[in-house]
Amino acid sequence: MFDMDEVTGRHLDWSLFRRFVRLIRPYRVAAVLAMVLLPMATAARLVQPFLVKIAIDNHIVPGRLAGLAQVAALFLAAACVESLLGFWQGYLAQGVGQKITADLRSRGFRHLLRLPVEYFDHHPSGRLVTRLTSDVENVGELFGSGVAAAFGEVFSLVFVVAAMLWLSPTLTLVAFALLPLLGMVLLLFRRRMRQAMRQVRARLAELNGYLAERIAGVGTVRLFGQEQRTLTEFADLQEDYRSCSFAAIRWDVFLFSALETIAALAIAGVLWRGGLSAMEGVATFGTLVAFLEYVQRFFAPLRKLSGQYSLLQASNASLERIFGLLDQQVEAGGVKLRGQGRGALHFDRVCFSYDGRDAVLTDLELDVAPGEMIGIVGDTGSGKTTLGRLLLKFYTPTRGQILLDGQQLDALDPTEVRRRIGWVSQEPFLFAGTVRDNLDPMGRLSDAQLRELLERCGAWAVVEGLGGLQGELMERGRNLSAGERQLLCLVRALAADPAILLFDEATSRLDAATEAVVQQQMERSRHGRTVLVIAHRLRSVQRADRIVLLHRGRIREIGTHSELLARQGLYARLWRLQRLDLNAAPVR
Ligand SMILES: Nc1ncnc2c1ncn2[C@@H]1O[C@H](COP(=O)(O)OP(=O)(O)OP(=O)(O)O)[C@@H](O)[C@H]1O
Repeated sequence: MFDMDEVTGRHLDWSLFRRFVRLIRPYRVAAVLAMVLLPMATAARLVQPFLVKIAIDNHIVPGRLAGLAQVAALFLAAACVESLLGFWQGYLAQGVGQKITADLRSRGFRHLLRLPVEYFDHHPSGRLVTRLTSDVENVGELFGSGVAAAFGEVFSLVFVVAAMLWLSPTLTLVAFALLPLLGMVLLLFRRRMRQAMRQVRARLAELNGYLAERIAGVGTVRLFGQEQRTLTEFADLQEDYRSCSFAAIRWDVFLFSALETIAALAIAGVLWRGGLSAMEGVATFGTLVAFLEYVQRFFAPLRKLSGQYSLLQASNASLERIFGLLDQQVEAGGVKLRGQGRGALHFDRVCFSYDGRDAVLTDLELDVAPGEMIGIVGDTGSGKTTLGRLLLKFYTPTRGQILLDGQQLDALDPTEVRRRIGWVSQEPFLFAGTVRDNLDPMGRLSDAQLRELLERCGAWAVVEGLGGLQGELMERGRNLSAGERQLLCLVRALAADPAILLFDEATSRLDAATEAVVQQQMERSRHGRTVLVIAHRLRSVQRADRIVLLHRGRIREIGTHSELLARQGLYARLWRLQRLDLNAAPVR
């Protein structure tokens, strides 16, 4: 189900890497400068052993003090240049890394907002948050601490090998005798680390997904006394994550120790062979000291490169996941709606299934005239909400088509369609922020108009309690009751003044008095627009022009309230049941 988070086991992907390089393009000047400074800083570092050799061979061993101070000063200057260039290089490289992180996060979020609603059915929010946080950060680090640093280390290796060969080809052969072993170790490490890093990313996403869901549902966890079970499940996920991370660390430590051992063996070999050469007078003492220093500096970049390889693997897994997200097809655009739109709807043999197997709506045929009020009723799971979602273009019919004001919904721009439809969903959702921003996000109404609308809907008292239109709502409108939230969502839909109003159980959480006020307002706002009211309480749709009764995804009955009662069918039975006529037969 969560395909994107699974471990693909693919090799280091150069096509991903090429796409990563394209992210650097806007900052190429700083990036190139960082790359140029790196070899310069490395050269300043690697010239130091050579200066030590000159000091020993030309001054200390022959006892010639003249010029020694200059060599020491040169050494100091090289060290200072190294620090200074290192600072600027790090500053630029990390800066570019941070900018890439910010860009990628914005791009990812922008893309996420344009994905079809269906995508979110299969991708829990916690996992998506992981992609936009730690995955993005990994990728940002890839330049700052990965690519640029690796470039420096490779340069350093080339410089060191050249210096070693120049100083003594024989000692270089001795130092490199264990290179095949080193190659085998690196190969083994590379293979294991790749797998380990992918596992780490996938397990972290799983852990975050679980955390986000349980935090959102903490009340339910407590209600059913599921704290212990939740903790146990969390501990299992945590253990998976820990053991995968530990496996990665184990391979890191293994590589470090293996490199240390090989380096020690190489140094011992050089000491032995170089010591003999020095005694035989074949090599100078200074050459031996400088050579030993270079051998150490040969292994240091290898150690760092292996660390960068781990980072590269982590970033590769992250790149795979982020580009996977960016490659998701965004919601298709479409043509503009012609004319002002009067809210005419035609459902032409519409069929729909969420999973491609179980039909949720079948052969739905319905004509809605502009200005008509249609009640949609039916048992739980009969497809009422789904009908609304199709209208809002959150999903596309699997067969048949919907026409809005004579135009095929399929071909229309989803943003335009949604602008024409005011929707109050079953789960009223408000954002943290001011009441005003929530109720009129597009800034259509003046404060006075908004207040008037609130008063007409009986919602001004709620807003007044929050401190007026500038009052603050907490996350998801948590500082309001469910009914108050619903009331504000109703006002939000009306404030947009759409051609079609779609109320999905929009008054289910209101008390009788408030519902009566809202019903009145709905009646008033009917004029000049089409209204679809999805409801369980038949009383709420009693006054509709027509009522559609859905049963298992099909239209079972259609007509006015009195027509349907007269028909003595399912609607009539439901009506009697809701009037608490206990003699009514159960609905089947
Ligand atoms: N996102 C989804 N993914 C898969 N199946 C879904 C999804 N949403 C709804 N369904 C299924 O589609 C069917 C119809 O759901 P829908 O929400 O349209 O029913 P409803 O008539 O609005 O029910 P209720 O009166 O409970 O709100 C249900 O069987 C449900 O399991």
